[in-house]
Amino acid sequence: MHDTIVWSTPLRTRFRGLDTRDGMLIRGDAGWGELSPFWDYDDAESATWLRAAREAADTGWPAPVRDTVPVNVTVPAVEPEQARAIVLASGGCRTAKIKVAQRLPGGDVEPLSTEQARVEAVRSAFDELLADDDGPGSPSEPPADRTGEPASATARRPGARIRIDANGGWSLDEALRRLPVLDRAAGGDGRSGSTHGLEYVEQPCASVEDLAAVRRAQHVPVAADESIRRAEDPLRVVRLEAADVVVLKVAPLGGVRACLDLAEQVGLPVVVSSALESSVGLAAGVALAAALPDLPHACGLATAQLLVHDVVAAPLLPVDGAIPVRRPSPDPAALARATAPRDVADRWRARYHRLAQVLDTADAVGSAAG
Ligand SMILES: O=C(O)CCC(=O)C1=CC=C[C@@H](O)[C@@H]1C(=O)O
Ligand SMILES: [Mg+2]
Repeated sequence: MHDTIVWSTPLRTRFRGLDTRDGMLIRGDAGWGELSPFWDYDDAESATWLRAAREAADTGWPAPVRDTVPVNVTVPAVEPEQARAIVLASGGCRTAKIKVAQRLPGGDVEPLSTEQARVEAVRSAFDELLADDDGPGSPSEPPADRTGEPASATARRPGARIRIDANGGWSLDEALRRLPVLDRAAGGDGRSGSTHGLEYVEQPCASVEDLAAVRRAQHVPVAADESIRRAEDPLRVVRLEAADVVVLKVAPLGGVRACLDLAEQVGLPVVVSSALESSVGLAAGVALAAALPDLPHACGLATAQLLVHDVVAAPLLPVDGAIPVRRPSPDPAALARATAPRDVADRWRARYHRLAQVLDTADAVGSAAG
């Protein structure tokens, strides 16, 4: 039986339809792990998150091969002024990931003009930041496109990068109509400035077939996220040649070692991204990014910036656009600010016991099958 602590915090900006985030920390012989599947995930899907938390608590992680991890600033679906402010206050990030394809209250996807204004605001923030700056925190290597060459001429120059994430929210037609406009808004087609078109689009459409079609029909590289972490068969993305980049998240994929294995099987460039955890959970993502043999792109691990409270004294935040590789422990004063209301704590304890049962049963069946 592990020691456990439940935490809860408001978010600075609404993200993924959430205004608060909560989760459970579990302690074992190797340190603290985090269990924080979103509440809309059922027990079968959430049990994998417990596997990752147990790896952290009971085993620890493979040794790092680097001591900092370049990261993107995450820009939620906010108004342009706020998008700009988030980039300016990002701790030196020179890559931004912007959420697009948000659902409006009526259920429609936000208009292209709204997405375009958000991208332009981020680009103008980078223009301002990079006016006399040669881009600390840029990934050390330019991203490769599908020919193995840098993705665009701009990737060879120091500068800023803009990627967008649609969370599968566009139809194929919408993706093909919107991408050229958003690529231009990000400085595509050789317009002057600090950014030069989209670095990639993450999960433009829901299905793997549509990702492959987007990739065939236009030049912006495609990254697969949900098609990896929520798929029965993540390798379909590779078989269908549906992505240029894969996004790996430690918790939904069952741990750092599981992700390292998957990265090897996939054989595509990897971006490690968070699941909006506290800094205890983020440390697992940082450990994965630190252990990957190649890390050609900035990672999506700067999301402690989205939390009002964290559970550690010094959250895993970027400095000069990179997060130092370390593993912070929960801190009593920080935990006092991130205390969960009693009903939330009770729900997490009940969920933890259910997930432990699901996982133990699955492991027993697995070992009986040999
Ligand atoms: O990649 C990032 O910049 C931050 C992490 C991030 O975007 C996400 C975290 C948690 C849930 C996801 O909906 C979302 C994503 O889709 O990548
Ligand atoms: Mg994503």
